[in-house]
Parts: sequence; structure tokens; C-alpha cells
Amino acid sequence: MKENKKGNISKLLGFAGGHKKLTVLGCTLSGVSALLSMAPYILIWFVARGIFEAMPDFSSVQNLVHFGWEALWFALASAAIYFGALMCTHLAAFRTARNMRFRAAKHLVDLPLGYFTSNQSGRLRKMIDDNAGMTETLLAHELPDSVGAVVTPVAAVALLFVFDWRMGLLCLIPIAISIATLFQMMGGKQAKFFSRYQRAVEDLSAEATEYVRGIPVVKVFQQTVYSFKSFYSSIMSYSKLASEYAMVNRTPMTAFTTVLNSTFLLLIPAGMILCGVSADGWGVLVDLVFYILFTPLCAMMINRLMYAGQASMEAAEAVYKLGQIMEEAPLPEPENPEFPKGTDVELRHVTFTYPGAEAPALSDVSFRVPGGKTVALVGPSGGGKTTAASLIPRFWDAQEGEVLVGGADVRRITTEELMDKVAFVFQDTHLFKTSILENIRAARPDATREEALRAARAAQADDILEKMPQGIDTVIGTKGVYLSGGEQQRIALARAILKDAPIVVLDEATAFADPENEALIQRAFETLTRGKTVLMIAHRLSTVRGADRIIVLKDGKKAECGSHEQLLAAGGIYAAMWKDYQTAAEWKVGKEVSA
Ligand SMILES: Nc1ncnc2c1ncn2[C@@H]1O[C@H](COP(=O)(O)OP(=O)(O)OP(=O)(O)O)[C@@H](O)[C@H]1O
Repeated sequence: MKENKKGNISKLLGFAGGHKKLTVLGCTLSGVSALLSMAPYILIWFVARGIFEAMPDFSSVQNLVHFGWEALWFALASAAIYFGALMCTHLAAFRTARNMRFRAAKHLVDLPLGYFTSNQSGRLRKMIDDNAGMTETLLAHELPDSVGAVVTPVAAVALLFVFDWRMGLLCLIPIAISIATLFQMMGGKQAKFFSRYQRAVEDLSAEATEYVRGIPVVKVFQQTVYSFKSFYSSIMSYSKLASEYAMVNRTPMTAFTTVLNSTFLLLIPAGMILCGVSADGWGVLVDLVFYILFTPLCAMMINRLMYAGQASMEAAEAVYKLGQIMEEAPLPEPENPEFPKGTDVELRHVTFTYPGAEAPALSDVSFRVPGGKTVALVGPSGGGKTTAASLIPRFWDAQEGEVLVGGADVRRITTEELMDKVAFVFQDTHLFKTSILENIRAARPDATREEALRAARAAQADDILEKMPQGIDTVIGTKGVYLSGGEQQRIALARAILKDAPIVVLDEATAFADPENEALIQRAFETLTRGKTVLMIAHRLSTVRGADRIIVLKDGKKAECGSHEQLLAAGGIYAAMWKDYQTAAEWKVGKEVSA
């Protein structure tokens, strides 16, 4: 684990790219600054020695002003160099965190959709954003500070022995003990504990996101936080771990702080004794003044070392977590890609089981959507309609059989080519918090404003644009600008229309739309699918009648297949569904008439 974490720090620098040199420069400057910051203490020692040697005739003290200026210049130079060091490391840190976020975000897009189903979005957000942020503190502050923090005590040890080895030794004892305590706090059990603690923070973040998302359910059913068991238990386990962490560190932390600040306890009495017994009592006293002034600097540096240690544990954990995302295998891209010929879509003996599921969601399913035709998938809930449609954009890859687009296996078509050929309109439309124009243009970023407007018109979205304060430039999700479910779906349809792909995979549910919206959406569907190859997941049988072919999926198997008339004549599942549908429609009409 320790080895692993060390590797993680070098992986972190790997993200820095060209800015690695800037990090090295920043750390070197920080070391130089630490060395220079010691000079004023030495100069003060010279001054004190001069005063003691001149006593009682202070007028003979020489170079007092000179030493004063020099001390000031050294202090200023040290501060200026430290400032330069931080500039370098901050620049490198921001760039490194940016690279990490970019690379992780890019990698996420390449992952199969299944990865997102089994990983909560709150956890992923935290893994990418917070973990990258955590490394910023390490690279910007803690790493350069730790160089200074190492340089200072090392130089101090040399100095301490130059002036008076006995007092130097006395100063070293607390420094050595505190460093040993520090290593104890950072190593072995503590490091593992730290990983668990980080994991608890992550769980808490993920569960909090889920909880906030589920607030409507909580409110409607009058539940309290206790009903959201996993959120509650993640709060409790975080709180337990936080207290345990505090308890585990209680003794070493107290020892560290006490010992580090107790140098004077040894130094002053020992200095007095040495003054008394030494032939050069005044000289020893001058040395004592130096040590009294200088040891707090050492304590401060070792404190910095502690913070740097903590930050490096955090950063190592962060890089390790980010590495877990980066190690997830992306959907494999074909080495020798094939190009679809035509726009047929076909599932050939496809069997697919969701990861972790026991039963297959699709078993040996075969059907074909000939170019330019419309095929509707119908059947009872859970029958496998959405799963079958999801295999076409490779949200998942089938374990057995083939999914073909234009005669080529989707696994042998490049993602870019596949996405170019196929437009997908699913029930859960996601609109970004940006302008309607940009939302529509998400399908084709190079489209002109006119083209986007035309697509919006074709998607029957004129009325939406008219009532928006800035028309197509209105930003969705800002104060007072919200779209209804049906309106959102029309904007999503405009997106698909703008894409103008020859194959359309469509989930036509309009369950949440009011009759007016439903009629508009229906018209938008017609525009979108005109002249295209269409695979439609049909939830309402009214839209299915016109399909060239209907496939009934039940329990993951193809149960029936044929035209509306053929299936009615067969008197199977579809015929029963149609009967139910008509009864429901008649009941609705009857109710409206009587009302
Ligand atoms: N992400 C998933 N992980 C595991 N199992 C899943 C997942 N998504 C769907 N399933 C299962 O796969 C089967 C087929 O589901 P699918 O969503 O394809 O059915 P459907 O016919 O589209 O249903 P509906 O009409 O209700 O949308 C179901 O048993 C479902 O529980």
C-alpha cells in the first residue's frame, strides 16, 4: 500500500506534463528561501555577540546598522523568493489539477454506460473534482513547504553544532522525537485508517447527492432522514470514523505538539548551567540567545512538515482514486474499422445479461429494421425493449450474437461513425443549463443559428421560443426559466432533427405530456422520422399501427413479429394488448362524454 502511494505521487507529477519543471523550480526556490530566512537569525547572533563583547561600553559596538540592514535584506529576499516559489507551484498545481479533470472527464465519456449505473454520480463527481482539488493544495503549498521544512532543520543541525554542540544536541532531542511521532502518525495503521476515512467522506457525498435527488419522494411520503437508511448510515459511519480518527491521533498529536514546543524547557536551564560552569560564560549566553530565537523557526518548519505529510497522504489517496477511474476499460475501439453500408439495423441472435444480473435481459433475440422502414418494439414492462435499443449505440455490448448497423457489427464501427449514423431520443431527456440554442446545437456544434432555429420549428418548439424572455438564447434552469416535461422533450427532438442522422432510435413515451404537448410531440416525431430507418420503443399502441413491422418482446425473448393486422389475426400477446388498449380508449371517451 505504501509503495502504491509513493507511486501515486509520481503519477500525480505525471499529470503535470510540462509543468513538472515548474514544480521542481518552485520547490528549489522554496529551499533557497528557507536557507535565506535563517540568515537574519545568524546576523542577530552577531549583533548580540558584539553587544556582549563591548559591554559595558556600547559605543564601541561596530557594524550594528550594517547587520540590521543585512538582516532586513535577507528577510526581504527570502520572502520574495518564497513568493516566486509559490507562484511557480501554484501555476503548476492549477495546470495539473486541470489536466486531471480533463483526462478523467474525457475518459468517462469513453466508458460503457454500465459504469455509470453501478457508480453513483455524486461519488464520481467527488472522485474527479474533489480529488483533483486535493492535489492542488499539495502541489501549490505543501510540497514547496516541505522542501523548506526539510532544508531548515538540516541546516539548523549544522548551525546548532557550529555555535555550541551541547545546546545543539539539546535542541535536537525534541526535534528528533517530534519527527519520529510524525512518522508514526503518518505510517502503517494510520495510513489505512486515513483511506477508510476518505472512503467514508466519499460515501457521505454520494449518499447526500442521492438524498437531495430523492427529496420529492421524501416530501410526498412524509419521510424523514431516518427513512433514507443509506444516507443516515453513511452520516453515522462518517461521524464514527471521524471520532475514531481523532482518538487514534490524540496521543501522538499531543506528544508531537508538546515535545515540539518544549525545547525551551531543556534549553534555558541547560544554557544557564553551561553559562555558570563555562570559562566563557558571556559567549555561552550569546549562543543561548541564538538558540532561543532560532528553535521556534525549527518548530514552525516541522509543523509544516506535518501538514505536508497529511496533504501528501490525501493527495496519494486522491490520485489512487482517480487512477481507479482511469483504469476502467473504455469501450474498445476497432483497430480496422468497418463502415456501415446502408442504414439497415439488425440484431442477430443477441443474448445480453446486465452485469451482476442472474437472468438475461435479452435471450437469442433477432430482428431487422430494413433501411427506410419503421419497426416498433412493444411488449409488457421489463420485456427488454429499452435494453434492445441500448445495444445499438453500444451503451452496452451484447455477450452473444451481433448488433449490425448497415451490415457492420457495431463493435467494428468507430464510435464517431456510429454516432454520426444514429440519432437517439430517449424518455429521459437531459438538457444542459445553457441556452436553448446551445442545447439544440449539442447535436451538431457546427450548425448555424438558422439551422438550429429551423430544427426548433420542425420540432414544434416555436411556442416555447416565443414565450422565453430571450427566445432561443434563453438559458434554461436560470431563475424563472423552466421547461415542462413535454417542452423539454420537444427541445430534445429539435436536437435529434438537427443531427439529421439516417437512423433514428426512439423511445416515444409521452406519458408526462398534456394532450396539447402530446400532439405537438407526435408531429415532431413525424418530422424527425420522415424517410429514416426507425426503431421505435412504443409504449402506446396508437402510434404502433403505422409501423411497417411490430416486434413483441416478452421476458427478454421475441414473442411475436408481424404487421398490426397480422398480429391481430394471430390472436396472441399483441392482440390482447390491443384489446386492452381499445377498452381503455373507449372508457376514456365514455368518461369524457359523461362529464
Ligand atoms: N441497468 C440495469 N441493470 C440490471 N438490470 C436491468 C437494468 N436495466 C434493466 N434491467 C432489467 O432488464 C430487464 C429488461 O428491462 P428493459 O428496461 O429493457 O425493459 P422494457 O421492456 O424497456 O421495460 P419498460 O417498458 O418498463 O421500459 C428487466 O428485467 C430489468 O429489470
